[in-house]
Amino acid sequence: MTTVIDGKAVAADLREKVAQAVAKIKEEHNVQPALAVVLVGEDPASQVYVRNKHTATEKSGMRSIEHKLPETTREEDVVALVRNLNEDPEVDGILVQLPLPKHISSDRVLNEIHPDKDVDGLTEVNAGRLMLGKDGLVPCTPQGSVILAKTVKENLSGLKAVVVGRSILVGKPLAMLLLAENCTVTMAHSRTKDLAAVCREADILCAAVGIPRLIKGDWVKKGAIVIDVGINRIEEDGKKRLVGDVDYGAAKDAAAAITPVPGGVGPMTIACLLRNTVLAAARRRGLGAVEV
Ligand SMILES: NC(=O)C1=CN([C@@H]2O[C@H](COP(=O)(O)OP(=O)(O)OC[C@H]3O[C@@H](n4cnc5c(N)ncnc54)[C@H](OP(=O)(O)O)[C@@H]3O)[C@@H](O)[C@H]2O)C=CC1
Ligand SMILES: Nc1nc(=O)c2c([nH]1)NC[C@@H]1CN(c3ccc(C(=O)N[C@@H](CCC(=O)O)C(=O)O)cc3)C=[N+]21
Repeated sequence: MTTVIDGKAVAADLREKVAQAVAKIKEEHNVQPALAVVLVGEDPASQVYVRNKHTATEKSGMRSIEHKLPETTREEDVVALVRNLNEDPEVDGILVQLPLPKHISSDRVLNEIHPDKDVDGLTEVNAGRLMLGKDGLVPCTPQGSVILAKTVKENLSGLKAVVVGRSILVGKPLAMLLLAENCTVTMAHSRTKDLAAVCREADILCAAVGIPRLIKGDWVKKGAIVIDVGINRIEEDGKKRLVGDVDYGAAKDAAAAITPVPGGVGPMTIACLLRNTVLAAARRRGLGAVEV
């Protein structure tokens, strides 16, 4: 029987742990951690994510601060906002929702975020720390993906992991985290030759591409753990649907365990964001170690 990994349930557990840590910080230090989210433009999907993050942040007992700026905002003004948030002692975490409008350099804006408040883990400092195996803030989606894989098999050491996709947001940091778990990691991307054959080698197959059902059922090795990061909105039989990068119906038969879309990695991204925010608050404010 294939295990369908319940990302919603694992995320709910993690959010509960975060809420407990937040309550403890409030009681012992009279501090309420705060997350600031910056959204530029009106992309409908981004608006949904930002709303979900806002609700989840408040439910965990933290303060959520939203900055919604019009599509036409100048790069300088986004940078100025980030600098203000860096200086604000009440703000523990800063997330700039991607993608930014084309006229704004996300590289420039992201690197303005103070590394200690970079709850997305996307600044050069935190990416470097991850590469070097040092403590830092780790990108949320990759963190959530590894947590889900470990619900199936606690020790991933020695397993062959294939990560399809090499973005800064997901693929690259996910590969680094799996390496830190002592997996033998292959990074596949758009130039990879014979992707099917590469995938068939994987004990852990992670897809972070953005192409609906790119990964076919017969690319999945029998008994593999499949982590589907993809979130694709498609229209099928006249209905709007959310599907992953994996052909779920076919892959499910071969896999030992698989994450569904929705209800897999997506909810973990938000739970890990909350986790990073409480960790950032504790570190930055010198509140001692928190268990989450
Ligand atoms: N569940 C969640 O919480 C999250 C989900 N996502 C979803 O994950 C997916 C990936 O996101 P993101 O990493 O930001 O996407 P990007 O577009 O930044 O990166 C896509 C990657 O896929 C690779 N790729 C493109 N086409 C192919 C192909 N035919 N074969 C193999 N590799 C290919 C690209 O290769 P190359 O580098 O060569 O161009 C690139 O590395 C999207 O569906 C996104 O919506 C994203 C963030 C969070
Ligand atoms: N700076 C930045 N950091 C991000 O982490 C980031 C970003 N920008 N831009 C966009 C992507 C995408 N992303 C998701 C978050 C939650 C769900 C999620 O909760 N998904 C639900 C379903 C949601 C729905 O129904 O649309 C699920 O999969 O079950 C999905 C995707 C974070 N991203």
